[in-house]
Amino acid sequence: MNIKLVVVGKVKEKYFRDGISEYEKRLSRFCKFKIVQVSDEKAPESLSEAEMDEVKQKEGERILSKIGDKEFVFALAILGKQFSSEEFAAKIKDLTTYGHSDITFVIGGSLGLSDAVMKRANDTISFGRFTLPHQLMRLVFCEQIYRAFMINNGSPYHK
Ligand SMILES: C[S@@+](CC[C@H](N)C(=O)[O-])C[C@H]1O[C@@H](n2cnc3c(N)ncnc32)[C@H](O)[C@@H]1O
Repeated sequence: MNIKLVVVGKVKEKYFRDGISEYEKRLSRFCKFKIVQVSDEKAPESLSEAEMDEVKQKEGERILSKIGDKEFVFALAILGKQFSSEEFAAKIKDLTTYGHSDITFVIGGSLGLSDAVMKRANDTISFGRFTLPHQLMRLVFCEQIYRAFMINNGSPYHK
């Protein structure tokens, strides 16, 4: 199975990068896992609504250029669907059972995801109504993907 995480911008802090690398390593025994990074747009505090939409739209075009037609896409969004870890693991299992071997997750930049990306998404995932910084979200979500594989593998890790 191919799991792809499409993300916006670099991870600046080394401690996040180290954590992400650790989960990339752990995931390699379960799937082909890759993180595809697209560049972010400058987004100063003072942007108007229209300028913010433009930033999201540009980043969105870059994100969409990394997604193939056959990929099953989840958008990570605050107002998305909430899953328990077990429900998420079951969802991954179901998708593979029904022939989806390319699963892609998208994490937005500092202003979030464009409407076009949300429209392309086949499903959404929310970690609740808290706003998490996108760099931290990357690490937290890598751990949840790993947890899902461990659950599907019958491992006691998730307790
Ligand atoms: C800093 S947040 C963007 C905040 C932006 N105001 C919004 O509403 O999307 C950056 C990205 O992290 C992800 N993210 C942050 N918090 C999240 C949460 N609670 N659940 C799901 N995804 C989240 C989303 O992909 C979001 O686009």
